[in-house]
Amino acid sequence: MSTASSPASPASAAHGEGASVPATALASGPLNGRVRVPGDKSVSHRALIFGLFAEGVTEITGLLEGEDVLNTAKACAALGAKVERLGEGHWRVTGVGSRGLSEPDAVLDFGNSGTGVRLMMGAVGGQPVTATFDGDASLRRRPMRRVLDPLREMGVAVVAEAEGGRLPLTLKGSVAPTALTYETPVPSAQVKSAVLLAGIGAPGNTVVIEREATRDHTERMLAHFGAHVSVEPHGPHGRRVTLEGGAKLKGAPVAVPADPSSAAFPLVAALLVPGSEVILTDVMMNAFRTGLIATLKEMGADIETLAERSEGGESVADLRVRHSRLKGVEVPAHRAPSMIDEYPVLAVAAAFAEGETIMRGLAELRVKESDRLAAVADGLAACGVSHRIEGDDLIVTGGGVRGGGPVKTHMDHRIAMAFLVMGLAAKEGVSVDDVSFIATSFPSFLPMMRGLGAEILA
Ligand SMILES: O=C(O)C1=C[C@@H](OP(=O)(O)O)[C@@H](O)[C@H](O)C1
Ligand SMILES: C=C(OP(=O)(O)O)C(=O)O
Repeated sequence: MSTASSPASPASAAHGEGASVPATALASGPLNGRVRVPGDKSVSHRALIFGLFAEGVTEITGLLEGEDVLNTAKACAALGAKVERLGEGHWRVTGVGSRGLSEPDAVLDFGNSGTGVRLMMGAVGGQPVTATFDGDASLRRRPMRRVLDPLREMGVAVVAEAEGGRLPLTLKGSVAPTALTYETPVPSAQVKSAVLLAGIGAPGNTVVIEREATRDHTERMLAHFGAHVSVEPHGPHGRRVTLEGGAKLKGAPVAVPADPSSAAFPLVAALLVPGSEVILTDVMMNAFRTGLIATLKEMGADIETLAERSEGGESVADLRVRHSRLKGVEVPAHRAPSMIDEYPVLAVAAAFAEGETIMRGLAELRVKESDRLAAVADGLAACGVSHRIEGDDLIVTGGGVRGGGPVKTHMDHRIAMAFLVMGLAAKEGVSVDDVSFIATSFPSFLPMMRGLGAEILA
């Protein structure tokens, strides 16, 4: 990979797994300012991977330069793309075309990133190459069978795998992948995307059926790069996606909007800290990503949508957020895919709300960078917040939050950021044991929060 400045090393190596960086967020005065959080992580991974597969040049602006995405960039380079960093967030990928992947000569290390590794397993699975995939201790614990099962049906050979279908594992891609109709057993955009990416090289139609619709960035990007893809509703909350095989992708420009999952942290902080008013610019408002905003508005949040517009094929808006008194609500299970990464920070908002907030259907939180259901519950307990888990539901009883900690973050960026946000509004502040993993998705989190007025000691 040729870069104007050198990218970070893989997350697993960078962290040395044990080099923890503790931090404390103190009860804060009002947060004020106008900020743009970094580019969307889902769109950034996909822009690079589609750039790899496309013929010609894909120019990307606003790319998230977090460790997760940098690891995907390295993998694209190892698979034959020319990947250049032209400036901050400005990258150029010269692709290899649909059948031109090179066999990598080293292990592809995806660090902490489920999206990077699962999407790339699909991409490689549809190509006649063999590659070994690995990641850090957190990623090695996460389930990969959800992707391996459909890929095997498409003709991909799993040459080696760790116990339980986990990383490290080696895949031998299929010379002629079988077109598959697959109903995903779990609501997962990563599984859907892996199957669709493998289906690019298949001769017939690849169909993915979801009972609960998940983020649609892969479908949108397939169309943007010239593939034929159609989407129909399926049942009350689902969708059926059909990709015509044999697509020849053509390089295309991608402008990455600000990540709503990162915006969630300053947004909730502004709601919780008295006197705050913050404007978040260019936030992606894709309907499959806005469950948190809908939920917070039901809780009474003052979130004003300014200047909603379409940019690079996505709806984006500036959001004006003011301190608000929140009340507890019930969040239905079918909303979970549209806010799956936002539950840790929603649980923090719920801790300050009047009454109970009931979050239903959170089984998928157990298989993220950490078991987020357990990590959130333990963090709430460490900060004196009353809560309970009933099956897959989390119920938080709000009130004055004592804070304290130290909260264990378990190699999970979202747990670290959520509890630092809690500390800004809690009586005693909140300490977390490790903020180093925040660099996977939101490397500018600490300076950006400090710029808004937050006091976070690290
Ligand atoms: O496709 C994606 O970009 C993502 C899908 C989600 O994971 P699942 O597919 O496992 O739900 C989400 O948690 C992750 O941060 C990004
Ligand atoms: C779950 C997440 O990411 P990934 O699955 O890509 O590791 C996340 O960013 O919250």
